Amino acid sequence: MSKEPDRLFAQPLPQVPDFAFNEDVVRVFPDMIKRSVPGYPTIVENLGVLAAQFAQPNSVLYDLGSSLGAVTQALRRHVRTEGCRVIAVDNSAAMVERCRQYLNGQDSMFQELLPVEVIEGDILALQFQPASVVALNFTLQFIAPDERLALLGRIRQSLLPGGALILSEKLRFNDVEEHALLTDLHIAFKRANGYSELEIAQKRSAIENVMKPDSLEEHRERLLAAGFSKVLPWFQCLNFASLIALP
Ligand SMILES: Nc1ncnc2c1ncn2[C@@H]1O[C@H](C[S@+](CC[C@H]([NH3+])C(=O)[O-])CC(=O)[O-])[C@@H](O)[C@H]1O
Ligand SMILES: O=C(O)C(=O)Cc1ccccc1
Repeated sequence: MSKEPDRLFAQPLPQVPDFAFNEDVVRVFPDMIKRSVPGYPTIVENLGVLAAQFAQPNSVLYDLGSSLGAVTQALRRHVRTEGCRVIAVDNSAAMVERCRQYLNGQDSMFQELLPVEVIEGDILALQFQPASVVALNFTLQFIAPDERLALLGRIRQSLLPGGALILSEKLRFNDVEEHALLTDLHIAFKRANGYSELEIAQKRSAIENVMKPDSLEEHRERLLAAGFSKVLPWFQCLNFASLIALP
């Protein structure tokens, strides 16, 4: 994957446009997500380990909002269950193009990787096949809030017994002081990763209209309302968490 450093917000912008997963973002995305999301490498690697425990023979593993395919590749490396295949879906043409290049490269370097199909499309319009693992790794937060319950309901309906949804998200906190403290700690994380105050401020303004995090309580209640039977947080680093939801 590209090693280009993220300097997208380093210069003062007269007006900060809404954040979009366009070609500029795609070019710096691996660097951006690693320096912006505390725990991201740990979550991605362990998603493969978790998926291997839930994968059922002859089923689909979905990576929804797959970006450059980091989660897809973790699934393909860790899951050894008979007849499994991965379907990666993203609605950014620029992401999908780079994702296909990356996964083809991995195919030529490693044997025994699960087969994969990369679809350019909206996960809200997807016809789900019977699935044992569904990964929503930092994707639900970009879906319009009033669409989230229905999407989770469709995912729940597609999940086979023994399968799981793995949902990673940035968290909001209902307690005002808790929210302020964790936001400050996240800013300290970004600063420690080399982002300037200007970069942090401009990125914040770019994402505020397009990315709407929920609280852990909201996630839990909505997952139960969508028909999931159990919700288990398995990872949290500052204001970023990952949950396992069981059918
Ligand atoms: N409706 C939609 N349909 C399909 N894709 C969508 C939609 N809305 C947004 N996306 C896509 O969801 C991805 C979210 S990034 C996921 C990181 C990845 N999972 C990773 O583990 O590296 C999260 C982040 O950048 O914080 C982008 O590629 C969007 O194009
Ligand atoms: O950068 C942030 O503040 C985030 O919340 C995470 C993020 C990471 C990559 C793209 C958009 C948001």
